Amino acid sequence: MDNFEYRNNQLFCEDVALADVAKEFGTPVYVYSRDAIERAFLGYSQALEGHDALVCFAVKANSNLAVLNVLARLGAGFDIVSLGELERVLKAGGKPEKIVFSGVGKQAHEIERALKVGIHCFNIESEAELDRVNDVAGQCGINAAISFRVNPDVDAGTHPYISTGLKDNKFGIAIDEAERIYAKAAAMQHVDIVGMDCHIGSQLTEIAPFMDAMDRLLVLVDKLAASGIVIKHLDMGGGLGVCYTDEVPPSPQDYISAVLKKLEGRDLGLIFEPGRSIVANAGVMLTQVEFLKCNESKNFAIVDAAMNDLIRPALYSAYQEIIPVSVREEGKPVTYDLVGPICETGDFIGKDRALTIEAGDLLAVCSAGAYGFVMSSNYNSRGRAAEVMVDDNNVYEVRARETLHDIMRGEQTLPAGN
Ligand SMILES: Cc1ncc(COP(=O)(O)O)c(C=O)c1O
Ligand SMILES: N[C@@H](CCCC[NH3+])C(=O)O
Repeated sequence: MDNFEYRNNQLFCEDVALADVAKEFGTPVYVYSRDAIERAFLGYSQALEGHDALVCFAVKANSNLAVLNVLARLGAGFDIVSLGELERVLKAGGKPEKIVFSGVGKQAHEIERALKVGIHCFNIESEAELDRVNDVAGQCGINAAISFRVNPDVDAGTHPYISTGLKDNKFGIAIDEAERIYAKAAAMQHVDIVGMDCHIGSQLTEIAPFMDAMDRLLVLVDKLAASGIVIKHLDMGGGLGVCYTDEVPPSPQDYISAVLKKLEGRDLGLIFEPGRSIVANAGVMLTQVEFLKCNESKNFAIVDAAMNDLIRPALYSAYQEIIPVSVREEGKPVTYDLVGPICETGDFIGKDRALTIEAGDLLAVCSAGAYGFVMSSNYNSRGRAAEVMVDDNNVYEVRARETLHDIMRGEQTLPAGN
């Protein structure tokens, strides 16, 4: 975790005591460190200095407007997958010409808006999508800059749900089909080929799968060049992992220097789409223990955050550290399952955690800055948590907690008649 540390048994984010944050904003609450986000981004951008490169933050990892704004101020580009993400980036001050548009199901109205604001390029994921982009571009009278997401069929060595570069994943076009589809695009009137893209999975802890993917893509780049199709940039996607418990992923610097080494002697621009590695360890989620409930076989700590607030443990059996906000020096640790108030057996935040806690205590769920709040929902008609940002000595609410009023808004009244 970056910028979160204990002082006198109290957990701090920079100079702000997290117990004070919980008091002021309530729980559950997501807390982000501006400085940690900035440093993680600069890890990428500084390693790429002097190269024709764009670091496009994957908005799906954290779409809070303040987070996007902090990154936009540093010159970040953005990787989006929906019209909603596009509008959020623009609202946060992101530059349209630094946006790449990924995703397997782009709709015509989304493509139209992206063309009109002038994004950097579309990462196209199928032949049918190529046809759609070409049609919409023709109707708008604006040529679309395109790149194809090529599926290199490499094993990213990560959780099956977050592995995306294998033959049987829904993403991208098969590498064997790529030459034919590039040739088709080259003959189309309303698209301009600019790049080649891949994204092989998320939470990768080794450089080797990235290098395998790159080798396969570079062979394709050369074949295309021989047939007169020039690729200007290679987009390596996101996927660099972070430390949740004891993983030791490569640093962005090491990863980028390996990529640059492979590109030596080539005139090829680069794009990266990191999400998790920019924000995961820049955030925690605070939750309060409501009750301790012990039966013959298990001890449960029932907390006020649930799977609707943080779904990663329930969805992927993901492990995130859970630590006390104020350390109790007396008392023996007890092993608890930390569960939420939702009516599902799968509603847990952590299992078998040894903690010295009492009802009313505050806990911090670590590494929650990525795929945390963004994957939250209103399941069980629960309002979503607040989000705050720590900036030196100051704490700002960057998204208010959803109230009962928010949850009821937009509801239809009962159907007419009996
Ligand atoms: C196309 C694309 N780019 C970038 C990312 C961001 O990945 P990560 O958060 O692992 O860096 C994803 C998500 O896995 C993705 O699907
Ligand atoms: N949401 C996932 C990662 C998926 C990445 C998006 N392609 C997670 O929490 O780990």
